[in-house]
Amino acid sequence: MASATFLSTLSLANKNYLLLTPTHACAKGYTNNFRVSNLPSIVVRKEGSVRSQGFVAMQEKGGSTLSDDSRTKTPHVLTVAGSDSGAGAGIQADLKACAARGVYCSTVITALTAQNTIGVQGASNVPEDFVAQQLKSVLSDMQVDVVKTGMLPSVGIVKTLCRTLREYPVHALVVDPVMVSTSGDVLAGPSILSTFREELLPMADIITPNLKEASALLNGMQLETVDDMRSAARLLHNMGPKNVLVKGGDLPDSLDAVDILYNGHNFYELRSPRIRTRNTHGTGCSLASSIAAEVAKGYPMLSAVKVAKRFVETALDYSKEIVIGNGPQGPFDHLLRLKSHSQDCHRQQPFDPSDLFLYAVTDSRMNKRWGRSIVDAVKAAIDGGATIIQLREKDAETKDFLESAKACLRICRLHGVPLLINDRVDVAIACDADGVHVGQSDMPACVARTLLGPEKIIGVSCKTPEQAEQAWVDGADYIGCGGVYPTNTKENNITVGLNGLKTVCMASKLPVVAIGGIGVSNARAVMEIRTPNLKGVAVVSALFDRECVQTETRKLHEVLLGSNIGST
Ligand SMILES: Cc1ncc(COP(=O)(O)OP(=O)(O)O)c(N)n1
Ligand SMILES: Cc1ncsc1CCOP(=O)(O)O
Ligand SMILES: [Mg+2]
Repeated sequence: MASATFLSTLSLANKNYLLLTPTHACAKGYTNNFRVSNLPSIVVRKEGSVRSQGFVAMQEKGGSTLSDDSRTKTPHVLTVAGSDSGAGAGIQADLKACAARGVYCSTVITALTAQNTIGVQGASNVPEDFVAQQLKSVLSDMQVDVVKTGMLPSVGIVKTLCRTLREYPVHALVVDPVMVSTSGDVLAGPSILSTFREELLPMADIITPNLKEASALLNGMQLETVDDMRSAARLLHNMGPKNVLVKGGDLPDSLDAVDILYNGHNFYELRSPRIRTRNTHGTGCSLASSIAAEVAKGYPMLSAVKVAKRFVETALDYSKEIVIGNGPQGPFDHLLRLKSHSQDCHRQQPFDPSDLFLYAVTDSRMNKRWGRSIVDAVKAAIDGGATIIQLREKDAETKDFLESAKACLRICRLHGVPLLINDRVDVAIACDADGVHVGQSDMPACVARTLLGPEKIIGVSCKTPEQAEQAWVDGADYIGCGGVYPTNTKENNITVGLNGLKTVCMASKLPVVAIGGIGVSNARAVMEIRTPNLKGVAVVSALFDRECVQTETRKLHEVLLGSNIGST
């Protein structure tokens, strides 16, 4: 990484920039780490283009205006690689890895491959001049931080890439010297090796060969031990890249996955338990892309490699059992979302406001008092007709709460009843509950939404029209309004009464459930305020501070059906 000498500051649109000369910034013809000061930096190149990271200021060739863009810079990786029709490796893996790591990824496609989990059935190179055109389109416009290379199938394409990178320097270059696919098919022939050695490797910030690729680059050197990998890393480093990561995934007789990182000064042995899975297709591409993503975010190389390796391992471990394709090497799941859930444990439906009809909210103290577990309480409420369950376990230890939540979730899924967690977004995530309920002093709903994603149900407690409006803005699905009547269940809770409930309902764009002091004696009166978005009642003590939860729930269900409101 380049160390820059402070030259002077330049004021552009009231912002100070640190000026770097080409000599500081363009070691070997392309720029290195711009993060040398808290000031956003500008690198002035001889040709006249001006680039920065953190802020962007571009001077078009031949033009003279500097346009200051003060928006936060989005980390950006450009992958230059081949397409894999099976989407396990290549461009498709790079896109998924970058998405998972939270950076933008643009793509220059060098070849199309007809490929699946069995092998590569065909390949067709993209013409060199069209690779050049794609490179120019992206690099001239899109403020790429890091270029990552994969399948570079011809000498001409390698040379085109090197030439273009000299013309459009980027912050860092990650080279995955792809030569052979996981299925053993050749993706870049031996004729390319000398161009790799002479042109591409000297430009690289890191190269990430596996044992076969390292051996090919070193004229067939035998690599069988960790010591061999160290020797290979040193020899490859002599070819010019700043860092060499020799991946030992194929090392015989090793229980661990061992990689060696060498930066010219130190060796780092990165060890992790080997993950036994058939779903390893695309690990090399994904690792290199993840390294590129972390470097694009500004992390130093050692941290980038460690984080990337851990990410790939986590995804491989998660994907151990997924089944895609019939061949020996399946793809893995970068976004950790594809694991098949059996029918009965995956919620099928999106949120339906009529689920708020009879909303049962548990209470650990009450259940303890009556000598039943949370799971028994939930089961009884569902048997009595509860249409949604909230676990409100204020006194539970986190570990116990999580275990109970998992058990309750199994029951709820069996009956198609959504299960929400009160307050604890972490517990909801950990057990994959259907959503959360948060109050005004809990985690803001917009933050919960970011953590939980678009499908989960989020409810927010509101006592005023302003809070109801905010809940809608924050992406909540419903609001809970109360206490409608005085209650002993929640201390110091202001009672809003039926009038307060009506005011909030009329202002709310979201469906509403009423809560607080509601039971069989007054549920009908609540529903009779007759605002169309009042969908039901949420109840704690009238269900759970009773001897028989099922009976009480059934009685309330009948009252609500009798009121004939809210159930549609
Ligand atoms: C459906 C429903 N409405 C309101 C509340 C109250 O939530 P909050 O204000 O966060 O208070 P606690 O329940 O956390 O004490 C609720 N739980 N459910
Ligand atoms: C959690 C909560 N939020 C407002 S009132 C209340 C308590 C409701 O309990 P109960 O149904 O026993 O009155
Ligand atoms: Mg709360």
